[in-house]
Amino acid sequence: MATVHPEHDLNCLTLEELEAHARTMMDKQTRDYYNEGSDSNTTLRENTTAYSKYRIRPRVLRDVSRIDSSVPLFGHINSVPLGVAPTAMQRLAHSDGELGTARACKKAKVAMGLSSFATQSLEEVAEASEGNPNVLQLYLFEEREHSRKLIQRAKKAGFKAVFLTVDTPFLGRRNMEIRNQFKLPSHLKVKNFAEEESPVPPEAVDGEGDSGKREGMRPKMQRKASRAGYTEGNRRVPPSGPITFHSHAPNPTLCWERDIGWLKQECGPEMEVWLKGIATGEDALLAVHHGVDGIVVSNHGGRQLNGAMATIDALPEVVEAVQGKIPVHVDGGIRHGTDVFKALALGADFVWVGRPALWGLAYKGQAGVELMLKLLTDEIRLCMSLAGTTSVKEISKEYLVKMDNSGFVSKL
Ligand SMILES: Cc1cc2nc3c(=O)[nH]c(=O)nc-3n(C[C@H](O)[C@H](O)[C@H](O)COP(=O)(O)O)c2cc1C
Ligand SMILES: CCCCC(=O)C(=O)O
Repeated sequence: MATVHPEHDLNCLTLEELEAHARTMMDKQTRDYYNEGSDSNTTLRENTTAYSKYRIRPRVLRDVSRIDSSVPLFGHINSVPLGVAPTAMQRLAHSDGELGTARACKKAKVAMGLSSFATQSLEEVAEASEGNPNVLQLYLFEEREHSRKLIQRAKKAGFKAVFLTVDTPFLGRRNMEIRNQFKLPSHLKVKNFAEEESPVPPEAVDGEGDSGKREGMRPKMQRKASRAGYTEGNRRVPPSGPITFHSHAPNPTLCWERDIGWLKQECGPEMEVWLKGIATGEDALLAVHHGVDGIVVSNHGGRQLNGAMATIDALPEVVEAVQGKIPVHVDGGIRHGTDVFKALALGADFVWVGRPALWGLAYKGQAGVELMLKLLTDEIRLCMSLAGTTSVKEISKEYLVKMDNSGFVSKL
């Protein structure tokens, strides 16, 4: 007799299957925007494949009948050491959008990062989260006033932290997005800035078209972009007009000395300040020096500097530099519970997944994100028990070996 597993979606038992379903449900523009990396996509691919260099050393006979996979985060208990990373414009995937993600995270007791460029407002998301801890991802704009207002709103809505994205002085080269002439459909809005839109000269109104600070643009695009933060001769022209991710998110002026202190002051004691997009030990040390509350080792899901290290390869030098002074999180390419275990064994305190939540949304809206979180949660807990660990703090590099190209295994 066949065993019945009523709790499973038999059409979707892995994130790989979820990705395949999502592919068939998204229109081409959305699929390409979500799934591509930058340039030739090598960093995008390596973020995932680099995990296979590491293998787990399981320990046995340890009574693993009770597993505690929870970790504290922002004063709450997270059910697993995993959260949903901020990704822009989630209503492109499904009308549930960011509210669907927020409700799924609340149900699963995992933290959610909300992109500044969300299609539902931070207040709406906070309400849907019903006290579940949220993080606001921030692109610090050249026009500070927009950012200041957003920070104040996030504070009022009860966000626990801001993640300042630091890997985007310019947008990475995303060729499919350029070829598709990516445009946010007119029924969707970048909701956090819906009130802020200032009048624009008519020729600058091209929605989310390719009007931004992107290197290697065609001359006509560059002329338009001069209004959007490009340089005219030696003079910088801060972006004006509607706030779109192409025009306002990239900010090449950001720097340690001026901006981190400003941000800490604006966030005050109510919200922690984290940096998202740290990829070296040197910058991790600077982050500690500048007094931030935590860092996320990230290469933006391979969408910024192609050729950068996979995040799991960058993690060890960051962990070593930080020496436990502040928490270190990591994102990029995490698709299995065993990936989460490996990242933790290499010293990460917590991981975030980006695209899998978008695939969940595309598959079944909020229910799809719930499914994605259930698959990963089950995998994390199973991996912990099969490796012989009953709590997250036990996971250490004792449980890992690294294999080189010839298959030689070395302990860490
Ligand atoms: C479609 C898409 C949109 C994203 N939007 C943002 C964003 O608005 N802000 C940000 O800091 N990171 C953004 N990211 C990066 C994610 O926060 C995260 O770093 C990345 O997705 C992790 O890699 P993964 O997708 O392989 O899990 C985006 C990523 C994707 C795929
Ligand atoms: C600066 C771009 C905003 C959205 C984003 O971060 C992404 O598409 O990767």
